[in-house]
Amino acid sequence: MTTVLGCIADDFTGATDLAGLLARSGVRVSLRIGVPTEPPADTAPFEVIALKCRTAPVAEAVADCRAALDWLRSAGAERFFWKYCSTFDSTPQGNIGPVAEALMADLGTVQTIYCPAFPENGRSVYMGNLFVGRQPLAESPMKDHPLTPMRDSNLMRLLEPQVTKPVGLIDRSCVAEGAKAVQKALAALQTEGVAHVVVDAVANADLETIARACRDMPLITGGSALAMPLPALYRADDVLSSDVPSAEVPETTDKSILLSGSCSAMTNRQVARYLETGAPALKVDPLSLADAGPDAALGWVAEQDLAKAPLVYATAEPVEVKAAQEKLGQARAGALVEKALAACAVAARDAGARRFVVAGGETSGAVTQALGVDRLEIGREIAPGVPWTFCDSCGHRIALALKSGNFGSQQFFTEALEVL
Ligand SMILES: Nc1ncnc2c1ncn2[C@@H]1O[C@H](COP(=O)(O)OP(=O)(O)O)[C@@H](O)[C@H]1O
Ligand SMILES: O=C(O)[C@@H](O)C(=O)COP(=O)(O)O
Repeated sequence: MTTVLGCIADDFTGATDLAGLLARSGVRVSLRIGVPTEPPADTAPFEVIALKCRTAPVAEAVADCRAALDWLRSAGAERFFWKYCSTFDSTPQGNIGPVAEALMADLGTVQTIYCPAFPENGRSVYMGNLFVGRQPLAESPMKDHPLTPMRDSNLMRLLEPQVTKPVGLIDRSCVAEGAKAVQKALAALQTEGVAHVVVDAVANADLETIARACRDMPLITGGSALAMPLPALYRADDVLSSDVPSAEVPETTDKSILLSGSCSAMTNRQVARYLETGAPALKVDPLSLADAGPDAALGWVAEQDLAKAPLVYATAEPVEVKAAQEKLGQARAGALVEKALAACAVAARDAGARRFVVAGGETSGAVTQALGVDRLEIGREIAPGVPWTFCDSCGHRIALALKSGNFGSQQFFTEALEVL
């Protein structure tokens, strides 16, 4: 089937988030891990390519995204969605802006929009400023993110150093006037040469208006929630047939492993709550991993009764993360943890685990790659933006839940196991 919307996500939890919200419409969504090496086959109307390029060097991120764009174009897509984090995770170098500019150049388009709002998860954009719940982004726990600490809340200021062309804003008062007003404002900004337009949204109704106004743009950029209205709009436009069935959910055994490499405030609470249930758990930390490697953790996993859903976690409070980073450097501390948790995932799979719950975007990328997964089907949502997914790993059918650091309720780990 021809692909209607080709999506590129900058991390793996972001990709499952986007795929899960698109799948709410009942339409089939296919998620590929990395750019497929084979030409498109068995394509879905919504194709999502998950990359691990949020914190990659700019040139590498741009090259990966351009390759993803080429593949999606060869699948027949003419509209594209660049998905980044609802907390706009990036550095002054990128990669949100440089990738958007590269995709715009390849598509021959002169304007795109930026809207990371995800109201169901408390992310809203007002006057170009991003809020996490009631806090401005830079005052939220995102200020202490281990890899992309967000120290400004203003999306225009965050984007400007990342791009070469002018940045503008369509604010909430315009969005409240409806899709035609948004289209008019975009056209006016375009005559002024504004290529990058941040758009305010504080509620799903705003996202619906923006999606309606922008549904035929060659490139839309944003958080997952902005894509949610698109399937219904494409159906109404007759671009998408109305009876595309979603994937069937396979059975898996209850042998499980939980792996947490996210250090977000929410994941810290979720780990604490899971520990209170008395489930078996092991904490790993980058300093011990640097000294002794992952053997102790692998030995622990080998001894576990996987029916009890053991948890291996590196999740720590900001002060502990900072101490490890000061000794090892930010990248090495992160890589040691990611590698160890990925090795635990493989060991657990080889010991019979068929359900994997992973917390953290980078962590999910490392685990999924180590499991040798190349394609995910999307199943039931556990929490907004976190669906169960199903795939093959080394000849076994497995279920994977990839949780964004910030998503899910405090009982997320228990809920995930109950939902399946
Ligand atoms: N105790 C720790 N000290 C330093 N870095 C850590 C620690 N625990 C995890 N990390 C690293 O922090 C990063 C967290 O990023 P990620 O997995 O994307 O989580 P999130 O979804 O919360 O952003 C990963 O690279 C992980 O390996
Ligand atoms: O948009 C979001 O918030 C998520 O989909 C996302 O990108 C998750 O990233 P991490 O918080 O790094 O898991």
